[in-house]
Amino acid sequence: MALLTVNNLTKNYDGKPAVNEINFQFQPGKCIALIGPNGAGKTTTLRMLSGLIKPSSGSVTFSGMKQNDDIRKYIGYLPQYPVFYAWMTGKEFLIYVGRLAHLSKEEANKRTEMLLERVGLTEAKNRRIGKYSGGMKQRLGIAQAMIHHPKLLMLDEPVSSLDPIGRREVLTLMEELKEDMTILFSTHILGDADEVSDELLLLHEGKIVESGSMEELRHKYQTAKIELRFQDDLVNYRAKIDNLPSVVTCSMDRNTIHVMATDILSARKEILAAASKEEWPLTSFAINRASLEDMFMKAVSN
Ligand SMILES: Nc1ncnc2c1ncn2[C@@H]1O[C@H](COP(=O)(O)OP(=O)(O)OP(=O)(O)O)[C@@H](O)[C@H]1O
Repeated sequence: MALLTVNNLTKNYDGKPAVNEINFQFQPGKCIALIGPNGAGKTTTLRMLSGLIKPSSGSVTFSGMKQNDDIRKYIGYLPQYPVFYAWMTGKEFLIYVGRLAHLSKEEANKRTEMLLERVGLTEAKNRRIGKYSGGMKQRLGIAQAMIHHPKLLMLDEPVSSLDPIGRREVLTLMEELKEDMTILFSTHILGDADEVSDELLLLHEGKIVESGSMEELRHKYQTAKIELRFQDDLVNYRAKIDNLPSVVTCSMDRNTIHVMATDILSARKEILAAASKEEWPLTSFAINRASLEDMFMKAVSN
């Protein structure tokens, strides 16, 4: 049975939908990544699920949830920009949060020690939070979200503001936690989703444009792509390639143009014909397997 079921969930701001009739459900024990570019509606979705904002329409149901139950009982939430009292120690902060969650003094103490251990902060527990690194603060934030034994842990962009060391700390912790927790986290970094999640929900302009297990999606989008390198003037060649009939998407990074096509062989023919006719200064031409990023580009361009 699904742990969480979301039905036609919508949030309008000033008459415009930030999240537009989304539907999904997931099973307990999974780690799900909510992926989307900036402004796709990830934070709005998580805030509705956690009960922080009211949907304009639609519903969120937890398995075992009774009528008029407060959904916050079931969910632990780490916001994108968590706020801590810098003058408190990590331990004091967790006890404080535990008391706010109605734990007895004894329970709050016990749970705090357990969670400090779980997120690897036992040694730093008596240090002021103001002295913690970014990664330590996020780990404390995750402990805070778990204080009341939630069934689902929701993390909004848990690693996007961290340096590489902090990112590694938090991703490793998520890998460990997903062994015994259901986790839903948002990110716009596909590599992070690829690394820790079992399932993806791809959000674009407030709608879910793709979803499924990593395996299913890899299979579905398993396709080849063409990568081209030029001496210079990439923008000009990108525009030309984009106009070829078989080309579906054409993206560009510093020195490479990535081409996805309905039929890779036709695209190869068209590109090479144009390159030969117009004597393009190509330095490399390769056909490779598409990455998760290419899948994303293809899904949002449909
Ligand atoms: N309180 C608000 N009032 C008006 N518009 C809002 C409000 N909150 C969000 N929006 C708009 O809703 C859309 C979705 O925003 P949201 O923050 O959910 O996206 P996001 O995917 O989390 O983006 P980011 O990665 O930048 O955090 C955006 O266009 C945003 O400007």
